[in-house]
Amino acid sequence: MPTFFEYIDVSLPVPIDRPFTYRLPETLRHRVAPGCRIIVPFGSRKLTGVILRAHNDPPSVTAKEALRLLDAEPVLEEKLLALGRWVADYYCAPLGEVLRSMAPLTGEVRRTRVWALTDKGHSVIRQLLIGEPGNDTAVDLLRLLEQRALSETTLERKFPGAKKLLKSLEKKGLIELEQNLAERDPMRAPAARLRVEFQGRPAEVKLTKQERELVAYLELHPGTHNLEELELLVKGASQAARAMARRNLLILKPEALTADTSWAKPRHDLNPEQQAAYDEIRKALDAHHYQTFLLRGVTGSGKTEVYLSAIEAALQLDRGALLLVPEIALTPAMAGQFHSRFGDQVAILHSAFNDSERAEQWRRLRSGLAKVGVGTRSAVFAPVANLGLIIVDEEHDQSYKQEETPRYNGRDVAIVRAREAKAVVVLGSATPSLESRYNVERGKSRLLELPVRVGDRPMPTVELIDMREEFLETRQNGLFSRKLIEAIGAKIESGEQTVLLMNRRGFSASVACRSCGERVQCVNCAVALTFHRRDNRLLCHYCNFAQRVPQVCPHCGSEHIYFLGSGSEKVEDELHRHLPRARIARLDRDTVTGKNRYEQILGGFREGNYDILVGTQMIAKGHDIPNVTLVGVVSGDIGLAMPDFRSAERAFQLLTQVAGRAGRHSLPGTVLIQTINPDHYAIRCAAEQDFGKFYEKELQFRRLMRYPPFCAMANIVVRAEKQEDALRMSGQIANLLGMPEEGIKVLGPAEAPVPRLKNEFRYQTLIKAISRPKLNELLKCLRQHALDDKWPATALVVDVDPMSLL
Ligand SMILES: Nc1ncnc2c1ncn2[C@@H]1O[C@H](COP(=O)(O)OP(=O)(O)OP(=O)(O)O)[C@@H](O)[C@H]1O
Ligand SMILES: [Zn+2]
Ligand SMILES: [Zn+2]
Repeated sequence: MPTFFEYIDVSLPVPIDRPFTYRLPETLRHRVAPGCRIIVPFGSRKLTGVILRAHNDPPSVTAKEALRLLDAEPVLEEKLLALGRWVADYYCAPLGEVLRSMAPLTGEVRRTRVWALTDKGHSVIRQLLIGEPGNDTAVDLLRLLEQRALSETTLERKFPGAKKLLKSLEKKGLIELEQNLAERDPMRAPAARLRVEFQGRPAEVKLTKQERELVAYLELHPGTHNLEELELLVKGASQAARAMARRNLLILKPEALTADTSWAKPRHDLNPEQQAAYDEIRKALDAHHYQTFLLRGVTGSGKTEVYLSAIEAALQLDRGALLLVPEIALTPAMAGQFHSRFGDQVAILHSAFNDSERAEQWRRLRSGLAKVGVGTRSAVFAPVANLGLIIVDEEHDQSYKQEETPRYNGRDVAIVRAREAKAVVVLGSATPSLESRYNVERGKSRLLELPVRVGDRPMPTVELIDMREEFLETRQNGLFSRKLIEAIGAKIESGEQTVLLMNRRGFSASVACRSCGERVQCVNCAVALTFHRRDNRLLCHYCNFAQRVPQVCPHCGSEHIYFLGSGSEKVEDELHRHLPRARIARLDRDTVTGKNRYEQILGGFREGNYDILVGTQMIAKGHDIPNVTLVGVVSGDIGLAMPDFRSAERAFQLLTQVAGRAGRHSLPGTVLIQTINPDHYAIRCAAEQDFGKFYEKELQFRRLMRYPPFCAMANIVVRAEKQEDALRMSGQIANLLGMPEEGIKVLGPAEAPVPRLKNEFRYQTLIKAISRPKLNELLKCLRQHALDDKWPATALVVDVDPMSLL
C-alpha cells in the first residue's frame, strides 16, 4: 500500500452521479485520505468536495489539478462515508449531495470571495522583488495579495478606488477571484461557548427590548443556560446577554465551569415495566450486537426515562449514543433534561443552528468531548465515536423523512448505521408506524411494551361526538357541540386546562363564489387559498403566496363571495364568543413566528396563564402538562379523505397522540372527539386508544392493496414550469415503464394530487415492487435516462419509501 498518491476521486455536490478524478500537486501527495475535504476546479467554479479514494491509476483523460486540502484528518470517517454511499444508493440520490447534507461541510465556506494571485501573478511579483522596490499602487497591491488573499472591501479600504485596478489586474491574468475557504471554514472556527447565569430581575433598571425579552425568558426558566441555545430561542439574546453582563445584571461563564441542572426533572426509579424494557436493551448493549427494538409505550408510560437509562448504560460501557427527536420536539426543555442528566457530554444538533454552530457540536462529538448527540433528522449522521446506541423517539413522525434530495428517512438510516456499528436501536412510540410494527412480525426487530401509564394512572376516557346528530338536534352548523362547550366551561370553573386540536391553520379553509361555485386558487399552485383574518389575506399553505380577498369572483365577476370551512384562527375566535372569560392561547404556524414563540406560548400555558390551548398538530406531540384534563378535537375528520394510502394511519396517530395529552398526572383526563365519521376504524380505534386493533385492520388493508409494508414503493414526480415539458417528460417515463417486469406495478403517470405547485406542473407515477433491488434498478434507469436526455436538474424527483404523496 503506497503512502504516496498521485490521484484522488472526489465526490462533488452536483447532480451528476459519479466521482471526479483530480491530480494532486506534489505537496499534497502524501497527505490525503478518504473523507477529507478538498477544493477543486469544476468548470469555471471552485467546489469543495470529499475525497472518496486516493490512488495511482492514471485516468483516461487528463485530470485537472486539485487546489487545496482543507482537512488534515477526515471529517467523514470511513464508516460514515460508507453510510453515505448506502444512502445514495438506496434513495437514488447523487453521492455528492448526500455527503453535503450529512455534515456541516460546505454551507458557509462559499460565502465570501477574495482576490488572490494567480501563478502568473506570483512569478511577476517575484521578478519585481529582485529588482527595485516598486512604488506604484498596483505593485503594493500585488505584494499584499502575495501574503494573503483579501476581499474586495478590504482592498478598497486600503487602496481607495481599487476596484478598477483589480479588474485590470484580473484582465492581465495576475489575480483571480477565489472563494475564501480556509478563513470561513466552519469546521475550524472555534466558537466560545458561554453559559448565562441569571439570578433574578433587578428592580428599576432600564432594559432594551431585546434585554426585556431575554429577561422574560430567563424568569420563566431560571438557572443557567447555554448562550448559543438561548440565541436560538430569543433572537438577539447573545448581544443582550453580553450587554447585561457588562452592567453586572447577569453572569457569563465559560461552558466548562458550570453544569446546567435547571431543567432537571426528578429522576425516577424505573417501574417494573420500564425496568423490564431497560433490561432487554441493556442485555443487547452488553452483548455488543446489533439489535433493533420497538418500544411501544402508551402515552404517558415513561418512555423518556427508559431512554435516559439506556444512554447511561451505553456510557458506562464506554460507548456513545444518539437520540433522534422529531423536528418540533427539540425544545430547550428537552435539551436541558439531557444536559442535566449527562452534563457537557451532550451535543445538541438542531437544524436551526447555523453552520458554525453545527460544526462546533459536530467537532465536540468527533473529538470525543461529547459522547451523546441529541438532535433532529440529520443528527443520524453525527460523528459519535464508538457508537453503541441510537434512540429514535416518536419513530412514526413524518419529520424524519427529508422532503428534498436526498430524501432519506432518518429512522431507517439509523437502523443501517447501527447494524454496521454493532449498535442497539430503540424505536419508541405510542403509535408506531405500520412498517416498524410489521418488522417485529418479520423478526427484524423485537417488541418491548409499556402497556400502562406510570404510577397506574388511568388512560383518559374518550368519547366520540357525532356532529351529524348534533346538527339534527340543534339545526345549527356551529364549530362546537354543546357537550364540548359545556365541558370546556366546566374545566375553567374547576381551574383545570383544556387542549383543543384543530388541524388546519387560518380562519376559513377557502373562499368560493356562490354563482359559479369556483374557489379562489393560488396563482402558483392548484390549491385553494386559505383565509387568514388577522392579516386579512388569502394565503397559500404550499408556497406562501398571499393576496387580498377579492371583491368579486375572479372567474365570473359575481359579488357573491363566501367563506367556507374553518381553521384554528376561527376556533379561537368562536371560542371567545362562547366563553368570553376564557384565557386562550393559540399554537400554530401563524403564532409560532420565530424560534422562541413556541416555547413561550407553551411555557405560558404550562404556567397556568391560559385556560385553553388551541392549536394544530403542533400541540399533539410529546407535551407533558400536569393540569391538562380535557382534550377536545374540533374535527376528527380532517385528513381522512386525503388521497394518500397513509391517511388513516396518520389520523389514528394524531388523534391517539393528542388524546394522550390528557390526564397524565394526578388528575384523570377526558377526551372529546367531534366527527362526522364515527364509524371509521381510524377514529374508532383512536377513541379506544387501541393500537393493536388499528394495526390489525390497517395491515389487512395494506396487504390487500399491496401497499407498504407489503411492497417497496417509490414515487416519481416529473415537474416543469411549462405543462408541455412536464407532459413530454412524463410521457417518456410512461414509455420506460411501459412493460413492467413481473412483480412490479406501475400506477400512472397521472396528474399529481396537487397538479401545480410553486409554479410547476407535476405528474406523478407510483411504482410498487415486490423486490427492493428490482425497484432500485428501475429507478436508476429512470435517473440515467433523465441525465442522458439532459433534463433540468430538478425535473425528476425520485422519492423512495415516500411519506407523503401530495
Ligand atoms: N418510573 C416513574 N415513576 C414516576 N413517574 C415517572 C416514571 N417514569 C416517568 N415518569 C413521569 O411520567 C411522565 C410521563 O413520562 P414521559 O413523558 O416519558 O411519557 P412518554 O411515554 O414519553 O409519553 P408520550 O408518548 O405521551 O410522550 C413524566 O412526567 C415523567 O417524569
Ligand atoms: Zn364566480
Ligand atoms: Zn401556492
